[in-house]
Amino acid sequence: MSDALQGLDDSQRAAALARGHSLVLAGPGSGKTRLLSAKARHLLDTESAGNLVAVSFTRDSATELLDRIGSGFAGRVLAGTFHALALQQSGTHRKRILDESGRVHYILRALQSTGVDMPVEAAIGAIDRFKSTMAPPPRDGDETRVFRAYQAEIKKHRLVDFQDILINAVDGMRKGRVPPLGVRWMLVDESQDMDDVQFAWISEHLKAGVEVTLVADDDQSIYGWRHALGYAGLTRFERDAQARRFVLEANYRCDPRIVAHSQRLITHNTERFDKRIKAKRPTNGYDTPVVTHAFESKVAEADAVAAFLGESPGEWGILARTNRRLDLLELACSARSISVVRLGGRSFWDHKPPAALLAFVEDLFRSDLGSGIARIGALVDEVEQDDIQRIHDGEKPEHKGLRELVAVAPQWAQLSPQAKRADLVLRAIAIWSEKHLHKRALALIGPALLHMARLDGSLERRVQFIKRARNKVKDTSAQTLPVLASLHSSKGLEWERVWIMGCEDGHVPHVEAPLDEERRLFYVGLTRAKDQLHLSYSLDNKSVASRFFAECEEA
Ligand SMILES: Nc1ncnc2c1ncn2[C@@H]1O[C@H](COP(=O)(O)OP(=O)(O)OP(=O)(O)O)[C@@H](O)[C@H]1O
Repeated sequence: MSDALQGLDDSQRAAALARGHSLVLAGPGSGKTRLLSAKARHLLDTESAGNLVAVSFTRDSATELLDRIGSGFAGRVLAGTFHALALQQSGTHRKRILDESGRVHYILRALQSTGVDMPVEAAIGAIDRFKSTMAPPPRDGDETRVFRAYQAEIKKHRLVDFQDILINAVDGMRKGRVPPLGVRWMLVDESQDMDDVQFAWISEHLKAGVEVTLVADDDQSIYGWRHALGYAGLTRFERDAQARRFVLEANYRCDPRIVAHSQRLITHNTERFDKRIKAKRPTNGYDTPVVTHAFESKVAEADAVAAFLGESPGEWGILARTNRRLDLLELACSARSISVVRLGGRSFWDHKPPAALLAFVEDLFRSDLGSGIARIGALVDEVEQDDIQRIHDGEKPEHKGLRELVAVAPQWAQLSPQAKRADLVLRAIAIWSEKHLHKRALALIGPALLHMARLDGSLERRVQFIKRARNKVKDTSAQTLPVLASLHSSKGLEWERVWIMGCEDGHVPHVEAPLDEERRLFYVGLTRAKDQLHLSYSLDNKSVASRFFAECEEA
């Protein structure tokens, strides 16, 4: 047996040894990376001719795969994301690729030139949809007009957007203008996430004679909203390529009772490949590997989780459906001086409204009123930019809310240095905010003010305390700190203990999302836990526990 296959179990070995096109269905914790790197090394070891490409969805996983394949195959291994590989293929100069703000700029121009009255988000969504599904836009209609105007505009400036890179490569291969990658083998990771364009790109390589292996877990397909094909794409590949199917059913990560819990849930989905996931590791100490909690309110939930983290340190992943829910936890942890890491590095205080509030309060205790007032003033409902400029210019603004702010802020500034007046100032800011701020801004300013009110000392001390906590949130080098992550961004990660907050029905599953996909998302969350899983929900607004709780109990 080749060295490359050492350490693989029987199913992994069979998949690694297989030749011809194959579809490897691999459950959570089944060792996808181990299989992919072993298969790559085995092919390169046993065949003296031919190059291999490993395709991933993120630059990080491409790099990890390349590292695990290892050196020693000089010039024979290529690894990258679909887009990076297509870029190499078509030779598009990086300078010609539009960044996100450039794209929005040209979409706004297209809206203007066509006179179509449509929110920019809707136009972005329509353009994304036409491009990711490779579906020609309908012959007419507002979306089509905006799409055509946008394409014409960027073409005129000899630009391409991110999606065009891959579309152009597919189009070029179909027309014989762009050569397929010069490889003999293609291994694709996380293939459940491919959209129509990525599928077409793989298909062109199939036609060119490349031997393709897709590794995927249809049960972990959570990007349907980004047009990922999931199960449907995998069945299409299996049929088109006449691929052999392999199933990796061992789970090396989770306590057997967590495996059972998650399996009962996922079998409620019907459009999926049948798999019988088997736990491969022993149970680990905890009497109750799955614990559920109900709390009176979202704030009480965040406080309780923070208290638990304080008393029970260790490797924790705290997950939630939305980042808003994690914001509450970040604040509760900060109030208890518990350091946490926010995955993605974005602290609650980096959002525009809380950042503006901090700047404003800093201005108050420095008695240097100006930019802070303008920043918080910009959050006022129906405010005009000209009015904000008036504040900068030292003139009287026209908006009632801004006039009030400019009038009272100097009085607040006078009180601010006194520690015993700090709560009074915060209360006054809260009353003004409730009266004048935009609803979306208020949703963040409310918890921010509440947090500041719960701290001790002068406003200056409180702001410094918050800033210190915010810096720690970004320090990902400290591995043992609890990690706060959205369910989506937890994919591919694992912790000894996982706590999923906000499991109210309507939030998990989210009312606006397809039920099957929400079930897969929850499944991803459950299967991140090695030893213990905590699930919690709040009872406010007459909420009840997620229907998934019951599904986890019965098959
Ligand atoms: N044959 C094996 N024997 C022992 N341990 C294994 C084997 N294969 C994989 N593992 C271990 O299983 C764990 C899970 O592997 P990995 O993180 O690659 O899972 P995964 O398939 O990517 O899971 P997910 O899709 O849930 O993110 C790792 O710690 C890995 O070392």
